[in-house]
Amino acid sequence: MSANENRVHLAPKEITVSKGQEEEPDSLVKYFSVVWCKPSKKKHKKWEGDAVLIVKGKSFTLKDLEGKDIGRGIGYKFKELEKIEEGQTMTIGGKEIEVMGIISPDDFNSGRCFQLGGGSSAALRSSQAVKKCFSNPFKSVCKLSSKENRQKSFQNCKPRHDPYAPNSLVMPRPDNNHQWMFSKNCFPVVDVVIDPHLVFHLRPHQKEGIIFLYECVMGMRVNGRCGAILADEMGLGKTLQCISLIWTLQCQGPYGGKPVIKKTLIVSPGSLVNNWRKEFQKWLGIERIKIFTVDQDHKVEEFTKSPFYPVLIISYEMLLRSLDQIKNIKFDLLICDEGHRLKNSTIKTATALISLACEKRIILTGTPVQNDLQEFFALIDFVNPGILGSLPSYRKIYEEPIIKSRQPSASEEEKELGERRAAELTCLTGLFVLRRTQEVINKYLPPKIENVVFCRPGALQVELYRKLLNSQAVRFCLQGLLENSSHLICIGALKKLCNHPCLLFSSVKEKECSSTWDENEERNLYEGLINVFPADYNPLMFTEEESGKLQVLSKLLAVIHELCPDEKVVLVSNYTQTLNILQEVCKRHGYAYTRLDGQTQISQRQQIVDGFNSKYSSDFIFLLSSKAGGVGLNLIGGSHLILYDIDWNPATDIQAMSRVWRDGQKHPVHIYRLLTTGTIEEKIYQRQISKQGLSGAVVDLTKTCDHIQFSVEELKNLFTLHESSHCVTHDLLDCECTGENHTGDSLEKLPVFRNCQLGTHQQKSDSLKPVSMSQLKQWKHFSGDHLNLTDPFLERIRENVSFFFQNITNQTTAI
Ligand SMILES: Nc1ncnc2c1ncn2[C@@H]1O[C@H](COP(=O)(O)OP(=O)(O)OP(=O)(O)O)[C@@H](O)[C@H]1O
Ligand SMILES: [Mg+2]
Repeated sequence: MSANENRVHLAPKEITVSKGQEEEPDSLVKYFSVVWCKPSKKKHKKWEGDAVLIVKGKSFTLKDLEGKDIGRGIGYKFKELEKIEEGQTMTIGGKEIEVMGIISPDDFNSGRCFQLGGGSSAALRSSQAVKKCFSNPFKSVCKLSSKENRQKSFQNCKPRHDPYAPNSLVMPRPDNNHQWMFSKNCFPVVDVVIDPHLVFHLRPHQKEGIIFLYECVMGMRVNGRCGAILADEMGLGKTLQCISLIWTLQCQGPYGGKPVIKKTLIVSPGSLVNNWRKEFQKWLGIERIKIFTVDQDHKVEEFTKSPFYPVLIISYEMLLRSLDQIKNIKFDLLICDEGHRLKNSTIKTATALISLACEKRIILTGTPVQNDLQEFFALIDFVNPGILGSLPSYRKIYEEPIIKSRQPSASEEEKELGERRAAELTCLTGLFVLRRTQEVINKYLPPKIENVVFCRPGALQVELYRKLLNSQAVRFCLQGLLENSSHLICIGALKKLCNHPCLLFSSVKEKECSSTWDENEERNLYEGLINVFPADYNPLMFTEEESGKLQVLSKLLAVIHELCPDEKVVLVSNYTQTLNILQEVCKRHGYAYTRLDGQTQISQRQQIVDGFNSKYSSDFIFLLSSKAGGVGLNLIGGSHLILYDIDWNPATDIQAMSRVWRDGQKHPVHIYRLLTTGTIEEKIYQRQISKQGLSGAVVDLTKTCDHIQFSVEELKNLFTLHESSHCVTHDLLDCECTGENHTGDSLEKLPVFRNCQLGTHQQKSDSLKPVSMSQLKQWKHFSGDHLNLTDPFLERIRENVSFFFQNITNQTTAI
């Protein structure tokens, strides 16, 4: 089975705003692996099992792993079924599901996707079973038992690199206890020294990180435990730290200099498999270490047969398919990149990985891990099985008291108990969890100029917006009269309108032709809307003037192109249809572009990224769907990043922004976040930067708008258009300025707090968090009318902009 075949085959990308093109050919069938449970409002879903979701046109079938139908439905909105992607949760056929991955038609037809004997067996997994595989970490590779062999080795017991050379990076020596436990053959202790070739490039935090990882996997931090979680923020070079560790353990060891590991398994999202290979090459060249990446032409069998490859890199999807072969290989080190996906131990991927008998396990993640106590348990238990006891006892001992102590109604006693338990938990897990924030790397990066740009809506947008707000659907929502999720339809329509009225036009037209139109609540929302559009309106002939943001975008691209002809732009939207419009704008203006979205073949992704990053590339624009595949990408070829739309989840936007401002970036980075003034986009932004948005749960990329509960009061606010304000967000800041180039409050910079379930003692500044309201007040801000900035980019777009916020990081090296 090839990686290519694992993709959903969809129609070629074109502008899909016209009615005809929106329709799904009936013959197209898509398959997804999912987990399901009964619908509940609980934050922590207790998934009841794995299943296969089959989507055909507007209908679906849900099958359990024994192939039995456990749900069916027909007459679904094609749009909803069309955009299903990994990580999405939804309620269909009376079951709540989370999509875990895409299944190829071949895997479905062959029945392979039903294998693995039901992923939910993980729920029954006992930590004890895994514990059994604990053993002397050296047993597999230090088997020298005979006297002669030992003596021979003693003579060669010299460090591989000079530990006394200037700038050498030497790993801590094992203490007596460790020697007693692990050096049964009484080998002499030899210094383990990181290859100077690597040390030359390492940043100070990376050196510390390598020592940390070394101590963890050697069982020097927690007796007999060899797991670690490296949760450094995005872009800190977790890959290089791991490569340094692998290369070191591959060639060296503290006892007699014997290598500690022979084979390493790296599991990563499909889009990053080739990035890993490239990073190995970048830091170690092609000679030192041979890397095997699994793809359609390179199967696991080949790796098994060849003695030359110490490292196997495979995607999570491919791992599931090749699990039987992988299980037969003895791996000494397991690295799970973007490993927060293992936070749910009952899903198939986690079950598969847990079943591997490798005790040196590292999870890499850019997402803070402590925000959710149950997910935290799953990650900790994965790297160091059983260290927190069983799940029920963990719940009783840690989770319940900690959560209770955070309730407003908690008694003093409960508060104290909760805090003590949280401290204990932090102390225990802190030994093998490391997180550093982006601040450690800022000084190596060029300046970052971040702009929040409030764009005036176009006349047609305003008229349509008013009409939508006056619709029966919105009024019913505000009276709490409609179905549970109908507010989401209203929100969706308003967001589309903000991006471009033609998107709304297409939805209305599509609904008119739909057979289920009569029963559809969208009917109430769209009633009379079409009359607001000009009679001969053609969505394919959309104009830039019809959308405030598009007008700003178009001018922004023109000025970047003119003033920085060597620089490139990453243009981000969360919606494929919006990307289609942006792509059309590129075409109209003759800008060379490339595009990566959920439909891009995994095997092509790295090629597209490399092409864009290359200095020889003629691409001016990288069109990126941030939700589908933005995670972990390095897009340092671009130095301007424009977020065309805003997501409820600040983590999605922050993920996207981190793609360009990272190590290797040569130019000052300009970030533009476009918001339509006075509309729902401002409200979403306010939510991101207010307390609600800052709560732990939303830093998780898998959380979507569907997870948010809105009160009627909140909906009222959401469904209000502020036509006379330059910037509602500024109005809310209690700022005394009137928008005339305010340089921000002179207060000392407030610390950014991470709202972490483990309590306040853990809180450090965390740049993964969005700015807060009070921080925003400190940003330079000014209305479009008062602009007297030297910023040539903003100068050019001011005509369509009602307000700006701007913040510059690393100004010392400023432009
Ligand atoms: N010491 C260094 N010197 C120069 N470049 C570096 C260094 N360390 C890492 N890099 C580069 O920085 C970029 C980001 O590194 P990497 O992809 O490992 O980040 P990450 O921590 O995995 O981030 P994410 O969480 O987004 O995946 C890469 O292009 C990498 O080659
Ligand atoms: Mg990474």
